Parts: sequence; C-alpha cells; structure tokens
Amino acid sequence: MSGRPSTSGKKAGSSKNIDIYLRCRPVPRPSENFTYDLQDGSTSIEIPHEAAAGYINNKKEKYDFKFNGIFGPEAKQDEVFDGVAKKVVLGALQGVNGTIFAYGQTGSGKTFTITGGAERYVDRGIIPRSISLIYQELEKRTDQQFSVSISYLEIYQGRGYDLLDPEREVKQIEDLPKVSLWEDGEGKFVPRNMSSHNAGSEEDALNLLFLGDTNRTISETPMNLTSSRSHCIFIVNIEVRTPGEDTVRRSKLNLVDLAGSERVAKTNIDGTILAEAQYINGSLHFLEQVIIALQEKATGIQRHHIPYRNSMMTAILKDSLGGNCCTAMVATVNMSEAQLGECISTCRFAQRVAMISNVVMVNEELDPKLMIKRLKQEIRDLKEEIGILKGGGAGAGEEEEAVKPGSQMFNHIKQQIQQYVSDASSSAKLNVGGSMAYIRTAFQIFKGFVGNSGSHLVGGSAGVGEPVKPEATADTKALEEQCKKYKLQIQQRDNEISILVSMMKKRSDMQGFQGLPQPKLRSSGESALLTKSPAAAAAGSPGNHRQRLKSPGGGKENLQQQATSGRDDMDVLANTNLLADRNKAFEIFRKSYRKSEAIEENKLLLKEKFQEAKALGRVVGECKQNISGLKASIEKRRMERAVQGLSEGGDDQEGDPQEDLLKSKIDREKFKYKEGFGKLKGLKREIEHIQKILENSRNKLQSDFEHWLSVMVRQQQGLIRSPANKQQERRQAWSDDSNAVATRKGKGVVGGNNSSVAKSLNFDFDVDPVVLQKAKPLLTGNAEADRDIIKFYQARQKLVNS
Ligand SMILES: Nc1ncnc2c1ncn2[C@@H]1O[C@H](COP(=O)(O)OP(=O)(O)OP(=O)(O)O)[C@@H](O)[C@H]1O
Repeated sequence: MSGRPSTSGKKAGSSKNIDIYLRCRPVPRPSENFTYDLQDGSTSIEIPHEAAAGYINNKKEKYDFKFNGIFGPEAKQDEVFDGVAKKVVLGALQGVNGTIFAYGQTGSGKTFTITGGAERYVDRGIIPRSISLIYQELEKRTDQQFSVSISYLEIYQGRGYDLLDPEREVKQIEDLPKVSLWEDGEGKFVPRNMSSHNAGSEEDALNLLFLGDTNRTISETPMNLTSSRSHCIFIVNIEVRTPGEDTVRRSKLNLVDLAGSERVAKTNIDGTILAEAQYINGSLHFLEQVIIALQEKATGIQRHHIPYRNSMMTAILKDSLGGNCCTAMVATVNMSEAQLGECISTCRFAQRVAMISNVVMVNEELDPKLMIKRLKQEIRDLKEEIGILKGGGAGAGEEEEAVKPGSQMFNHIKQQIQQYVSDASSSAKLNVGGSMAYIRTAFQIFKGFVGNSGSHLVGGSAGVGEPVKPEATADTKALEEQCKKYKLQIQQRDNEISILVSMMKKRSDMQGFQGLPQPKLRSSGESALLTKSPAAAAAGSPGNHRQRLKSPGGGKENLQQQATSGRDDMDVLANTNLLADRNKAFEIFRKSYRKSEAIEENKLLLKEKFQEAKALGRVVGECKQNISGLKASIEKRRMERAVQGLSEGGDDQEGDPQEDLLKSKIDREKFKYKEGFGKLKGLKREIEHIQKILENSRNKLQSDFEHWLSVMVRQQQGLIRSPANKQQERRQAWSDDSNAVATRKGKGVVGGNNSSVAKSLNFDFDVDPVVLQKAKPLLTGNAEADRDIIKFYQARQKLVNS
C-alpha cells in the first residue's frame, strides 16, 4: 500500500481488489454437499440434479468458488477479526479508508460477525474489537496526536436514521433523527443531519456503540421477529497529526452489517414483513447492480455510469466499492442442505465483489490551521530577530531600569536561565526577549555564575551565582537528573496504579463479585405490583411484545420460551400468590432465565480478570519497591566511594562495575514494571467492557422480568390460561359443552376450542390452530391488539414452515 499524496495536494494511489472471506455458521446438520478447504480458500457446493432445477436455472451440479480465506463453523471471533479486520483497522490508523461488510442470507451470522453476540465477552464482533485495537495503537503512538469521532447510521426501508442521539429517548424508529445525503461538487455523498461524536477513549467509543445498538434494537420494534430488517453502518473517523508537520491524515472506517437477503417467493410472506423484505431485497439488488457494473468495468467492458445513486446504501458505500478504500467482505452462509441455493447466491455475489478494484491511498493533506500557526510563529521569530539587529526591541526605553540587579526583570531573566540550565533535554531553549539589554544581562548572569563555580556549569539544585559543591561534577549531575526523572515517572505510575486499584475496588464493592446488581425491586406486597415501569407499560402493547421477543442475543423468542420454560414456576406463582412479592417473583424468574448461563459466565470471567489484575498489581508494586531499594544501594555506594575518594585522594571519575550492575538491575525491574503496567491497562479495558455487557444484561433482565410479571399477573387474574388452569378447564370442558366455556370466559378470553376462540375474537380470516396455540399466552383481550398478534404469528409461522 502506498500512495502518499504530494504536498501540492495531488494524490497517488495503488489499486487493490476487495478481499473476500467466507464464514460458515455452525448448524446442527451441515450438508455433505458443502465442502471447503481452509488451506487454499476454495469451496465447492454440489446440488443434486433434480433439486438444482428447483432454484438454479442453469441446472449445474457443482459450483466452485475461491476466497481469500475461509472460516469454518468452529472459527472463533478473534480469528475472524485477525484474519479479516486487523489490517484494515491498522490501515485506517495510517490514513487509509477502510470498509468491512458482511453479506449473506437471513440468519447466516452477519450481525454475529460484525457486532458480535450481546451476551458473552468472547463473542465480541469486529466492531468492539476494532475499537479496542484503535485505542491500543493510539496509546503506543505517543509521537502523534489523534482524534477519533464516531457516527452510527441505520438504513431502514430506504431511509437513513441516526442511531446516536444521547439526548433523545428512543421508543420507535420514528424517534430517531432522520439522515439524508447530498452530493458534493466532487461527486461524494455526504450525510446530512448525522451526528458525529468525539470519542477520547475506548470507553467513550464503546458507550456510543452500546447506545446505538440499544436504539437499533428498539427501532426494530415495528419490524419482523426473525431478523435485522435494516442495514447498519458504524463509522469511525480518525485524524492523525504529527507535531511539527503541517499535514493531517484523515481516514474513515465503515463497519457494515447488511440486512439479510431473503427469498420472498419461497417464504410466502405478506404485510409489513413483505414490504420490509422488498425494501431489503430492493437495496441488495441495487448493491448487486453496482457490483455487476464495477465487475464489468474491471473486465474491460466500457461502463460510464455506475448506479450508486439508486439507493442510500450504495450511495454511502460509493467510496468503499470502486473508490478510495481498502475493503473486505465477509460472506456468511448457513450450510444446511435446505440453504444450499442461498449459499450459491451468496458465494456468486462474493466472486463478483472480488473483481472490484479500489484505489488505496493515504489521505494526507495540508492542514491550513497548522500552517497558519507555524507561519505566525515564524513571523514572531523574525520580528524578534529584527528587534535584536536594531539593538532595540520591546522595552527598549526601560532597559537600564529593567536589568538592575534585584529588579523584577533581573530576577525574571535569572529564573529563565535557571530553568534553561536545569533542563537536560536537547530541545531546551532560552528566550530572554528581543532587547540587547536583556541579552547582555543574561550574559552577565552567566558570567557571574561561571566565576562562582570555577570551571563547572551547574543548574538545578545549585542556584545561579551560588557556590558549587566540589563533588557536584557533570557526571553526578547527569545521574541526579536521571534519578529525578525516574522519581517523577514512578510518582506518576503510582498515581495511575492507585487510581486503577481504587476503581477496581469500587466496582468490586458495587458488584461484590458475587452477582449482578439486583434490579430495583419494590418492597414486598407493595400495591404497585401492577403499576408498571415505562418499560413494562410498553411491554403491554402488542408492538412491544414483538420488541421483547425480538431483542437480540436473547434468542428471538426469548420471552415466550421464558413463559413456557418457567411454567412449573408459573404454576407455583399462580397457586401461592407469590406474585404479590416482587422479590420472590424476581428470584423465580431469574432461576429460569435463559440468559443466566451467559451472565454467570461473564461474572466468572470478570472475577478472573479482577484476580489477574490484583496479581499484576502485586508484581508492579514489587518492581517499584525493588527499584527504590536498588536506587538506595546506588546512593549508598556513591557516598562510600566519595568518602573513600576523599580520604585516598583517588579519581572519583572512574567507573564502578558494582554501580553498573545495580543500574542494569534497575533497568530490568523497570522493564518488568512497564510490561506489568501495560498489561494492567489492557485488563482495565477488558474489565470495563465486561462490566458494560453485564450492565446491559441487567437492564435486559429487568425489562424481561417486568414483561414476564405482567403476563403472569394477567394470567393469575384469569385473563390468560396457565398450563394448570388449562387442565382444569379441559376437565370442565369435558363435562360442559365447549361453547359454553367460551361464553363463560367472555370476549377475548381464550378457552374452549380454537374455532370458538377465533369466533369470539371476531376474526374475519382463518386462524391456523398452531398459530392460535402459540399466540394464546400473549392475547390481551383487546380485539384489535389480539388481531395484530395473531396476524404477526401467522406471518411468522409461514416463515417457520418455509
Ligand atoms: N459463527 C457463529 N457462532 C455461533 N453462533 C452464531 C454464529 N453465527 C451466527 N450465530 C447465531 O445465529 C443466530 C443468527 O445470527 P445473526 O443474527 O448474526 O444472523 P444475521 O445474518 O445477522 O441475520 P439477519 O440478516 O436476519 O439479521 C444468532 O443467534 C447468532 O448468535
């Protein structure tokens, strides 16, 4: 990769094709007809002749594809990150634009790859890992100044939404600020009304990611249950400046999670789901058109027009596809026999993408602000020089007055000289001003100082003009300086360690290592049992039932499964009236919570990390003590040698092998100390991340509990049947006639056989008994809401059947 622009602003770049990778998600029964070779990146899919006729028009039987790399079902998230993303992220830190995007059918693992699993730390995807890498690298590059800002864009049904608005509480997708695009003079599409947030630390960046993901989840409320129905782009803007240079490097890193492609005809969906699928397939189709046009261009076919403008997604990715960008694509596939057709489409798409050639260059340009600053400094220096040459300059009229020994100016110049002499660095500067009188005074001070000290120049502890101690040679002076520096460094490190330790202590106190902070529960028996929190109140609406069911990482049907898996407990609750005690109800809920395992795993991991940090803290502390001990030995040794030198009249300039040994020991300890400290910082980052995941889990647990409780309470009140009272009803139904049961329970109450339920709910369409069975626990008694729920489950069932 090369392509540094010249200062004239002309840029040169090298061309590079998009790298493509294949990731196969784990499935219970992978097809034998799908084979791959991890070594050479080849894959082959065989389709029986008859099956091929069903969905592949040319009835070919074997399809071979080649990738830059393949990740099998067992591949871990860190391997995928190292293989696909690391070099793109490092490139972005050098000023090269980067894009990583995942493409594949619904449920094939795009979100898992780009964002990662929400529950387990090890499941972090490319975005959080990129963030960590960026800040780790920034810490190492102390000679440069960086600024990082973040935006997060969601494209739903062709419209852009800003996922990052910390001021706004988001309940529906409509609450998010809308983003549009405009085309600048150079043909670049620039987002309008999209916020960009400075992220000074990894923690800031992660907070923005979590905020965006939360809004993304909520914005999925009105959408489908089974998949992400939108495209999301996490954008990291990086600016790098090198002190003393007028140039700035700017790069953009796009991390893209596309919505899943879907075979509408095959799934037989309708309503909102169909509309969403059409939008998704439409935008993916536009993406394909762009890819085909670029592929044709790459093969020599004349294409003057690449249809980027057709959709927001292709417009925003213009630079990533055929522009100035280092791009990598992860094609995600599900290797089940039934999905082989989709695998072929995805792999074909990837082969086309691989032919696209981008221009990769370092985006470096002159920064006018830096230039102006430098030029202003130059002007100041020149003015000063002119003043000196003229023998006048500022304060010319008060010269005699100003430099009188003991005057304010005299003391000021003396102080400047003291600072200059005691600053050991080569970049130290003495600036006494443009007046010749000041300069003369400075020379006088120097002269007096040299006269007092004989042939030695001293600074620091010995004041200017003060007598110099005979033993304060230049060598010992340098050593003293070094000691001073170490002391200062150690002091700084000490401060940082104590901040780290107290932070960890505070956190561990808060969480007690033992468990997740308990949600705020009302006191036992409080009459506010049914006074729902906003989250719970929202959960009462059918739309939000969908949201809860859909929430990512929790299994898309989490709550319904919760309601079924915890049935024994439900019955206990119903029978013993435990629901009146929120604390007890919460304990029961927590026991059967499906995500408890992941939470426990994270807590365990957190505990391990804390222990690791404690052990490292001890090592670092020991190093510090050792360094102090060694330094004391050196000082003692020097004293002894000085005394010995005085009494024997020997040459104290001679080297001391014992002191050299002690110094090399100090160096080793320092190295150990630095290494331990670096690790400690890394651990702090990991700990913060795990804590963030736990915090999110806690919020999710709380909101799931609220919803579960509201379902349980309604069930207890007889609005929804529990398995126990279902049995009782069945017994009763055997003795009574089923219609009578339905009538007794009133409108909207589920009882008796399904057709009578449908009738009592006044549906003007047929309800599949399986659907009705599934939807029953969530029916509210509100005809309109129940109608929505039934429709929703019908659509879902169609997807499941397909
Ligand atoms: N490599 C993997 N290892 C373990 N679990 C995975 C992997 N890939 C996907 N999964 C799991 O499969 C499910 C579907 O994955 P994911 O949501 O990432 O699919 P998707 O392609 O983003 O789907 P959609 O386009 O519908 O949003 C999730 O529960 C996810 O945790």
